Amino acid sequence: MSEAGIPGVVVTPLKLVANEFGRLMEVQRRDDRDFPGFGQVYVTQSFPGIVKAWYRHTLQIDQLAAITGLVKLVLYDDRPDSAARGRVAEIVMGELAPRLVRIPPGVWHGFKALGDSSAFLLHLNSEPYDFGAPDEERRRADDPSIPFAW
Ligand SMILES: Cc1cn([C@H]2C[C@H](O)[C@@H](COP(=O)(O)OP(=O)(O)O[C@H]3O[C@H](C)C(=O)[C@H](O)[C@H]3O)O2)c(=O)[nH]c1=O
Repeated sequence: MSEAGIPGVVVTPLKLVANEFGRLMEVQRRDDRDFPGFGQVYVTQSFPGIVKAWYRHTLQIDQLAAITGLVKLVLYDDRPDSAARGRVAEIVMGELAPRLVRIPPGVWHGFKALGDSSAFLLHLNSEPYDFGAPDEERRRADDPSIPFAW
């Protein structure tokens, strides 16, 4: 199980160092315990109030950290073999709550930028994006098969 109550989901608080010059936030090292491997890194921006949902991957492990703003990340586990099948977990993260969230394959996920400003997310994916056959299944944000209302 995990902090989110969904097997394979790991929520890691991130260390923030602030000094008179600015700040530094540690995110990940290859010698971290359970380092899932590296595929690619990219940054996305979510405008305030925008919902990006739902996504699911077959092979890819996602790791997300909101580096500016604040987002609500929602996870839905409908993996047939999961002890938490049917569980929905909500995680608030961002500047005010620095954390890295690891999402295993098979878990639906989506997020919404909270407050009045954009949120910038850092994505650390275990696999590089395959333009010909993206490992990305999508459902609409209001898909009735997922028991969560944004
Ligand atoms: C990953 C990637 C995407 N793209 C293109 C493909 C699309 O035309 C456009 C947006 O991609 P996507 O719809 O995947 O982006 P988001 O809707 O922000 O979703 C992202 O964040 C959620 C949480 C996920 O789980 C997705 O896998 C992840 O890609 O950028 C590229 O050109 N290069 C790339 O490396």
